Amino acid sequence: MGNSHQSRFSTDIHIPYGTQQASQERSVTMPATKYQTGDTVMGRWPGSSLYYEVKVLRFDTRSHLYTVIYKDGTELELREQDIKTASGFQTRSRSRSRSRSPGRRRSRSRSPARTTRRSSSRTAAAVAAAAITESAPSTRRDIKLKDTLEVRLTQEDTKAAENNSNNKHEKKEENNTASKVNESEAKVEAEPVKNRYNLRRRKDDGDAKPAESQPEQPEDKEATVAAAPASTSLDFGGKIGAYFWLLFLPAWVLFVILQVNLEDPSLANFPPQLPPLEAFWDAQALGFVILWILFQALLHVLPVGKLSEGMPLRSGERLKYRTNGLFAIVASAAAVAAAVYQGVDLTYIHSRFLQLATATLLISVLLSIYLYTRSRYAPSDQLALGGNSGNLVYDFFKGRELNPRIKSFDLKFFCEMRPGLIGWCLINFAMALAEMKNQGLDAPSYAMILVNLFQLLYVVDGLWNEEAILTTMDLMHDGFGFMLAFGDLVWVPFTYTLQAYYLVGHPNPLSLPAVAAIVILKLAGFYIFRKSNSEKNAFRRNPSDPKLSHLKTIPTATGKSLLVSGWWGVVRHPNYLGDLIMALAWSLPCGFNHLLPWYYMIYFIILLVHRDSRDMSDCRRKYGSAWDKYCRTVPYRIIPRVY
Ligand SMILES: NC(=O)C1=CN([C@@H]2O[C@H](COP(=O)(O)OP(=O)(O)OC[C@H]3O[C@@H](n4cnc5c(N)ncnc54)[C@H](OP(=O)(O)O)[C@@H]3O)[C@@H](O)[C@H]2O)C=CC1
Ligand SMILES: CC(C)CCC[C@@H](C)[C@H]1CC=C2C3=C(CC[C@@]21C)[C@@]1(C)CC[C@H](O)C(C)(C)[C@@H]1CC3
Repeated sequence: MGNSHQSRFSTDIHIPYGTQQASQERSVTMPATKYQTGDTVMGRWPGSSLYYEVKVLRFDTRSHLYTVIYKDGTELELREQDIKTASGFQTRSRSRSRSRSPGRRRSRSRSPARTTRRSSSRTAAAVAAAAITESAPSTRRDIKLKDTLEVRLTQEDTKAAENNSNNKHEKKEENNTASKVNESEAKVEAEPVKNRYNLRRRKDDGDAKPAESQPEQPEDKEATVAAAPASTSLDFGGKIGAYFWLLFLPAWVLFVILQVNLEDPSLANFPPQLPPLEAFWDAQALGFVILWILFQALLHVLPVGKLSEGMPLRSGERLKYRTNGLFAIVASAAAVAAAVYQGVDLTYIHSRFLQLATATLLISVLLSIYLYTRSRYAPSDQLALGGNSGNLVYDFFKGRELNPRIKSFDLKFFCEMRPGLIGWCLINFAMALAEMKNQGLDAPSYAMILVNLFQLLYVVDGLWNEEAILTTMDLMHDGFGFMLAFGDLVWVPFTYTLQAYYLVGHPNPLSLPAVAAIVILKLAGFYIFRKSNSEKNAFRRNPSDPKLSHLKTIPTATGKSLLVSGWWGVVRHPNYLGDLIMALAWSLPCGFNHLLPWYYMIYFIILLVHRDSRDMSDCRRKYGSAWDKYCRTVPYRIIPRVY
């Protein structure tokens, strides 16, 4: 048992050889410290108030962290205050029921600080190590570990739990249905402590999934770039893939823009005739792009709207984000309306599309260079797990720093949610004007109206629910490098607008029944997309949300749980399903004469299938057997009974 848990756990935790060595070198001799190598003490389990028996392996004089080993073999780095001598503890209960009966899992105490944990599929340490309780003076309060053990919290713990999770446990108690076993998040929330833990992979570990040898959690804050965790499992085709994507993606954008301009943009006309090089460049276009980005940045920093908290980082810290996206798009619409009123001809965007795209590409490359350069100086605990392979090209592409910020200005959040996303709507609107101008219409065609409204709804919804982006893969896990900088600034506004661009030169009259059918499809997709995203976001933000109390969950080793009913019990990515249905509704108005307006649909299937598999590996690494269990319970990824 210990072994299987050990490997499950270790998948999350990897330390490159060099770093291990450095760490060992730094700690050969044990200075005058409170605990000595070989001491058996009680170590707090990350994100919880539970203490387990651990052995001290070494002390790092630089980080002042003790490396300890739990009984199941998990190694962690703990601060001195998270270690206690065994004498202050007493075992309250070591018996663990093997029964999976929900009734037996139910905890009985009514204490607000009480929490529960499922006895099976528990963390490596939770299972293998004996859970011990600390006997302490009167201020301590009982906490019950689901029919297994009972732990007493220190005064400090109790305060944290009260401050942070208030009545959550109580609520949970009331809602504790047969399937409800998701208490552990509350414990995580109960501990907003900075920089406390540093998970490490066991050196001799066999990996549950050797093909995906895993990135490690970062070293201490003072660690230099050289000591940063190395990414060994590379996606996007690895290093060679990175070269390919760096060249292919910009070329593809320019290619489709050239194609959509053709009267017959069919694959038969490949390759398109290349215009002279100077046709790509227009300094004025660059000026407009810079103005647009600065304008969006200004709107973003205005003290309007909510300050939302991101998900806890590995350090425990939660960053703040100004989520005023809705304000930004309304203000942008007002500014554009004022400009049009002043006589600005927005069809310029259509006629200078190629030049605008080239200028934005240049900006995204410069931004990526800046991001890569600054990431070299970033503390290693601020690097993403995955963009730190040591290969310049790969890391430049994938992005190294997780949340690059200039003061409180978060570059990744800003780029993902503002200039490109709002620019997408501006471009679509300009295309509607261009269509009217080119085709001599008094009003845009039905097809153009549908494409405009559908995509506007998508963007406005994204901005309305801006906080939800903080629980997506990009914000939580991906580094900010060329892929996202280019994706956000160039790819989104210049390829997601192709349907509208296509309709400017390729009219596709629609009957009213066709319009109605497409609208219904779009609304169905939107409903699935919104409901599922909101469900996950609400759950991640407050696992004890009474509105979610009917949902079944699976606890995981990290303290987070996984939803296994509701939308997330239908397929593993219900939000992708809704998004794909919407994508279909965006392409249908353009008809079937050419493949080009279907480009988004095709690209999106590839993107989401790849994202799903990336996410699967990440989640498997994070959640181990709990994830496997989720996959068994919810066997389909995106389309029920199909995929
Ligand atoms: N239009 C476009 O170009 C694109 C749109 N999108 C859309 O953006 C949205 C966000 O997508 P994306 O970030 O890829 O992925 P998700 O929003 O689906 O986020 C995936 C994360 O959700 C958590 N999770 C997974 N399963 C569960 C579960 N059962 N219970 C609770 N949490 C779970 C995991 O994170 P953890 O457990 O760490 O919290 C996982 O890493 C989607 O709607 C997608 O369609 C995405 C890409 C491109
Ligand atoms: C260049 C590469 C081939 C691909 C780059 C991918 C990016 C373009 C996308 C990755 C995730 C995205 C999301 C949105 C836009 C596209 C990118 C940046 C999103 C902001 C669109 C609006 C939605 O409502 C959303 C859910 C907020 C989306 C989040 C993910």
